[in-house]
Amino acid sequence: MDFKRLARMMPDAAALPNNDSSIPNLADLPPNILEAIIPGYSLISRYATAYLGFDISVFVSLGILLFAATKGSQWLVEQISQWFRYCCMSSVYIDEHDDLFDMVMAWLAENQTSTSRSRKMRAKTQRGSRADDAYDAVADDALDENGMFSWSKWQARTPPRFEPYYGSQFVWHGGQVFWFRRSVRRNEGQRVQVSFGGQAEDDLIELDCIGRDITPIKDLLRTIRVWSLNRTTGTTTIRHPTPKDRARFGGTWSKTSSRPSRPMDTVILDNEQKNMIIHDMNEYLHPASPRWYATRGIPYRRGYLFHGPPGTGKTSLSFALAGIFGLEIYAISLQEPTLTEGDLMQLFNALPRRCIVLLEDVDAAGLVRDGASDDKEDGAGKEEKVGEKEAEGKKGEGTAAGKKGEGKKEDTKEVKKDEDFTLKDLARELRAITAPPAPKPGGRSGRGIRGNTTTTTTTTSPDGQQSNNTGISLSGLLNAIDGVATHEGRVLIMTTNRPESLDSALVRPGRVDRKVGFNLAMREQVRELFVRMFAASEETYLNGRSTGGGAKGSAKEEPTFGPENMTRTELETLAVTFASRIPEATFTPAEVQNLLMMHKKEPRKAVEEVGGWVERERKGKKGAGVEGELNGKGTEEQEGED
Ligand SMILES: Nc1ncnc2c1ncn2[C@@H]1O[C@H](COP(=O)(O)OP(=O)(O)OP(=O)(O)O)[C@@H](O)[C@H]1O
Repeated sequence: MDFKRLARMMPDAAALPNNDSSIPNLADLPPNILEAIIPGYSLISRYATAYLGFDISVFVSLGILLFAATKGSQWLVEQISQWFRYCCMSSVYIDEHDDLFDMVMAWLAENQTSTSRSRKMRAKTQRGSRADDAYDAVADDALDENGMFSWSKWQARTPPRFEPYYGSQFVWHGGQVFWFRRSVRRNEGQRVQVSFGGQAEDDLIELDCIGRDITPIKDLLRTIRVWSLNRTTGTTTIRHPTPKDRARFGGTWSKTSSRPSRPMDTVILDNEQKNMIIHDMNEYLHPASPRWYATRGIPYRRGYLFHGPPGTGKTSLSFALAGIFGLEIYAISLQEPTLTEGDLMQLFNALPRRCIVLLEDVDAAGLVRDGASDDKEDGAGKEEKVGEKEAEGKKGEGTAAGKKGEGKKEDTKEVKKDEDFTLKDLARELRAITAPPAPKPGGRSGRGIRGNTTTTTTTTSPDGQQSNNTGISLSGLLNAIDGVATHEGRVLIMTTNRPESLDSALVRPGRVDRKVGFNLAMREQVRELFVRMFAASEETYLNGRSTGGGAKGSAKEEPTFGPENMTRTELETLAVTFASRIPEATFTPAEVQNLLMMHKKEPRKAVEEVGGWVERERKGKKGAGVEGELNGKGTEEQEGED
C-alpha cells in the first residue's frame, strides 16, 4: 500500500474551507481524546507520521466512531427488544438444576428436527445407565471376532445425544410459535460458573411466546413433562446428595442413575410380608390419604425398617417397591464422613412430595444418643436437642435411655482422653481397627480420631461388630426424619443388619410403622430362586413359546427352553432337588444366586455341583467364624436338624 500517495489524497485540515478550530471535525477527534482512549497515542501517531508520512488520526477517529455507532445501535436494538418483550411477550425461565431443564432439552432434541432448522447443536456423549442399555447390550456388533464382548465396540455404537446449543431458536407447537433461548446465567460479578470439566454449569433456558398470557408456555411445559414421564415409565431413578464441591452450583440432590424397574416377583420373600408392605404403601400413597391423616392430626409420613443379614434382599425390595409405585429413590449414606446434621436437614427439606428415602445400614452409622461424636463447637446446641429427644424417648419407651446410660460415661471419658492423643495411640488405634473383632462384649475398640469437621469413632457392639460414629447424632437424624420443618408425603425405608443395635427412639411407631424381617434362604425360597434364574432368563419362555431347538417344541407339547431343552415340569423337579440339597437358613439368597449364576446356562450342572458347594462354603464360613454370626438362632436350630 502506498501510504505516501494516500496521505496526499487525504484532506489537509489546514486546507479545509472551514478551518475554524472551534467546530470539531467528526472524523478527526482531538488528540487529547484519542490519547485518553488509546494510551500512548501521541507517541504512536508521531512514529506513524515520521515513518508513513501522514497523520493516522483520521483513520483512528473513524474506527472509534464506527465502533461506537455499532455498539450504540446494538444497545438500541436490545432496548427495543426488551421493551417489546416486556409489553408483548411472556417468558418462563428454567434453571439448569431443575429436572425440567433436562426434560426440555430431551424434548427439543427429539422434536426440533421437525419444528425448526437449527444448525447449531451441542453433541453429548451418552453416559450412565440409560434404561435401554440393558436391552442394547444384546447387539452382536459389540462382540469381537472371537465372540468376546468389547466394551469399546459397544460404546462406539452408542450415538451421541444432540441438544440445542446456546442461542435462540423458535419452536412450533400446537399451532403456536415459541422462542427457546439457552444462555449462561451470569451471577453477581458477571462471573460464569465453570465446573471441573470446564463446562458452564449455570445454564438457563428461557421460553417465550407472543402475548401477555403465560398459559401457552405452561401448556407446552405440561406436554413436555408428560412426554418425558411416559418415556421413563418402567425405570427407577436413583438420586444421591450432590457432592459438596458441586453443591454451590445449586441442587441438593443429583440424579445418579436410572435403571429398569425391578419386577416385584424377582424378590423372593414370604408372600404375606410382601403383600402386607405393598398394601400398606398403596394405602398410604392413595391420593385421599393426606386428607385422612390431616383430619386426624397425624403427620403424613410412613416409615419401614427392613432388617436381616446382608444379601437377603432388603435393597432389592426397596427398588421393587419404587418400581411398582413409580417413585424415585433418594439414597443417603449416614456413613458419609462429610455429612453434617445441617446437610441432613437440608436434604430432607429438599425432597419432592412423594418419594422413597433410602437410609441403608443405619446401624453402621453408630448413631449415639448422647451426641458424643458431635463436634465440640456446636456441642451445646446439640446437647439441648438430644435432651429433648431423650425426654421424648423416655416418655415413649423408657427403655433405651437406661440402656445407654453406661455408654454415656464411657464416651465422655474418651472425649477427654482425645485431647492428649499421640502417634502411639494412633498406631494402637489402627491395629485395633484392622484386627478381628475382640470378643469383649460391649467394649470399645477405638477412640475418636478427630478431623477438621468430622469425628469418626469406632465402637464395638455387644455382638462384636464395629460401627463408625460419624458427624450425625441420633437427635440430628430424628430431627431430619420428623422435625417440624420436614416435608410430608415421603416413604422412609431404613435397612439394617442389626436391628437390635438400633435405638428404640429411632424405630418407635411413627418413625418406623412396619418392620420387615429378611432371613437366610429357606427351601421354598431356594426353589423359587432356581426356577426364576433359569426360566426368567428366557424371554420367549415367559411368552409361552418354545426356543429350545425344536426337538420337543411342537405346538401340542409342553414348551421347552434353555440350552438344556427342558420343560417347565422338568425344571420344577430339578428345582426341588436343588433346594433339598441346600440346608435351610444357612445361606443368604445372594449366595445361592451366586452359585446359580456360575451355572446360569446349565441347571442340571447346578444341581450336580450344589453338594460340593455347600460343603466348601460351610467350611469357609466356619473357618472365618461367620456362620454362627450370620445365622443367629435360626442356624443353631438348623445345625441340629442337619
Ligand atoms: N430375597 C431375595 N430375592 C431375590 N434376590 C435376592 C434376595 N436376596 C438377595 N438377593 C440377590 O442378592 C443380591 C444382594 O441383595 P440385596 O442388595 O437386596 O441384599 P441386602 O439385604 O440389601 O444386602 P445388604 O444388607 O448388604 O445391603 C442381589 O443381586 C439380589 O438380587
